[in-house]
Amino acid sequence: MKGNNMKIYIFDNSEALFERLSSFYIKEIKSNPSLKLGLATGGTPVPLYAKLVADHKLNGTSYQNVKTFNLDEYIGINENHEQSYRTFMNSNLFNHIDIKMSNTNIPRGNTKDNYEEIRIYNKILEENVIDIQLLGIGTNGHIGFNEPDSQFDSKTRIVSLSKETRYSNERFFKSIDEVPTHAITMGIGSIMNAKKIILVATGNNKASIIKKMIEENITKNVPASILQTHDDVVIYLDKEAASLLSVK
Ligand SMILES: N[C@@H]1[C@@H](O)[C@H](O)[C@@H](COP(=O)(O)O)O[C@@H]1O
Repeated sequence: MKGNNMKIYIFDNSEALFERLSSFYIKEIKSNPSLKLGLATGGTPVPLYAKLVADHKLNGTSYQNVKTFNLDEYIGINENHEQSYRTFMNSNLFNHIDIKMSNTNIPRGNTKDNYEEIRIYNKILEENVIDIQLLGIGTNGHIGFNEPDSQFDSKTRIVSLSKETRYSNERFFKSIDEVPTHAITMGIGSIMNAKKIILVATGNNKASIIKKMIEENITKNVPASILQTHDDVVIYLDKEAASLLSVK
């Protein structure tokens, strides 16, 4: 089996998965109050953020000195658009905890000069080593918005979104025509710089790409397959997402 470096946790259901994952995050934040967190959007991490918010309200776990770095943002929509990743992060997490907004970093997709924004985000990532990078995975194996064929040493850049990605994200918009065609994304090289990487996948529709990522060859066709070479990767799966793996 490939993926020898990967630790793989399989849970009976997503509730158990997010209970364990949120406990892990809460423990890490308490033991290092200046933690640098790489964060992700998409449907998958929503229950994690909800549990972190609930814990903050109940137990006061503090994010005063935590810094966050998001993977990506759509190009061409305003920060306050209801489907921007800035809006997503504010409404799912940042608005409900005591983090300083100035400590939250998300590339901006609506500046006048995208190349300047790329330069700024790459500089931020050069100056900050991410302690724990959270990832979801696209059904085509993308991480962040690094679509198939992305270079494994890529940095922040503007990418075109594949048809598959745009159709998969159509559920968040009124129609396919409203789904942006481009995004700004942290590159795979920067993702791989994180000290620890946690990838989460839930549901049957992720089963086939999870098998490819873990058990098949490393290939640019499956960007997430490069995670096989990182020395601290933990994969959290529910039973459905793990259902095609040969080792249970
Ligand atoms: N750019 C994001 C990714 O960071 C995310 O991991 C992926 C899966 O999304 P979901 O969790 O909704 O399946 O697609 C989005 O397009």
